Amino acid sequence: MTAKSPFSLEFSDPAIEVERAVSELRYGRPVLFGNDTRQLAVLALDAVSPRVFDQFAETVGDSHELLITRQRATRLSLKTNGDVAVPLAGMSFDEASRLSYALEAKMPARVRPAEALLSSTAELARTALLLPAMVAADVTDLQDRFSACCRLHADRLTRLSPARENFQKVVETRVPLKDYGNAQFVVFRGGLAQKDQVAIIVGKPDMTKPVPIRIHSSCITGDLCGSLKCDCGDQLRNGLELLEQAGGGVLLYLDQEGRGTGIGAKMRAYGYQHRGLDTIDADAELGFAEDHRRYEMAVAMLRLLGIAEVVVYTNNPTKIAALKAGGIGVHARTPVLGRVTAENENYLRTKTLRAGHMLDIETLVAAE
Ligand SMILES: Nc1nc2c(ncn2[C@@H]2O[C@H](COP(=O)(O)OP(=O)(O)OP(=O)(O)O)[C@@H](O)[C@H]2O)c(=O)[nH]1
Ligand SMILES: [Zn+2]
Repeated sequence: MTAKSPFSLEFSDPAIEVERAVSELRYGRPVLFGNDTRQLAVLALDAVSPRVFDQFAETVGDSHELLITRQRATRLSLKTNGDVAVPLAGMSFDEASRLSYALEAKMPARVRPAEALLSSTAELARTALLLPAMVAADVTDLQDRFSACCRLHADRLTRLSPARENFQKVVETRVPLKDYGNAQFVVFRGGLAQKDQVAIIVGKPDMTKPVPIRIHSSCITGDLCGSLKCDCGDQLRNGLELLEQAGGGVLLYLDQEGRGTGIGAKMRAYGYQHRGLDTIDADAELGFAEDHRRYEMAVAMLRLLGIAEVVVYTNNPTKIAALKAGGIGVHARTPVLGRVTAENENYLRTKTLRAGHMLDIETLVAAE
């Protein structure tokens, strides 16, 4: 008789199972992903080595397919309302990579609509911060060939809300800032496959009134290095200044590089922007929708800070909607502006025209 592991209960949690599968995919290993009737063996093309790609093809007898999201398929001029699957038999790793993210790739003639099970593997890739280009094969009758691989039931993906909302405060420490005086840095841990998140409290916000807050998504290029391609660095500093001028407030600095796609995808998208695509089309070229950010962590952090009513500093209507959906009272919205530069003007226009950001772009351009 095998002794029951004392950890079995604790570790059979949907979020832990998803995090394990995501970690395997990031290391370029296959995962068995299925429901009660079908099993797919899946690999993330963005992380797999050419050698494992070839080994996988051989193991599944060349029955593998490539998932191409609706956004990518549309960029490749296929008229479709959903994701599609392309047979990979005879296709090399390089050819599959070109098909999944190169500019001006040609969509093969043989394409079929992707079923829900296959489509949902894109969510695994996005959680792993990998391109949603998944290699998959139906191995329902070949499962023993993948017995060494991590398994994940697809229904786990529908049971992740508790984990996404579950955060703990880890530490709170004073940090003296050159321009904004003493700030409190509060670190939070939790969520699904996420790094720690930080709240920066400047001044002394009056917690009995709606608290001035900014939700800021990380932008290594803009925040850290002053990139001229976006307005993030300006918005970070102007945001902190506005919060301080308001008598104190909280900036939530969220680990959401590249609108939730990760720095790798964002830099790939920059390459396409240098070739003339706007920020949304460049992301679509990689298979992404226009914005993959989620805001459960922002709501959880505010709650842990004892904040239920806010004045939010943003131009992004999605952030306001997410706060309201999470039960935070939004009393007012204040814009946060950055400088318009030759390099970021198109980016700001695209945010306004295609992503609904509340920016009066013509006035901003005229003011420069
Ligand atoms: N994918 C992608 N992400 C970008 C690009 N430029 C900036 N980003 C990311 O876009 C996000 C900008 O976030 P925020 O500063 O919170 O700004 P916002 O959504 O415009 O909203 P507000 O500033 O609050 O009005 C960050 O995640 C950046 O890393 C780009 O060209 N492509
Ligand atoms: Zn930026």
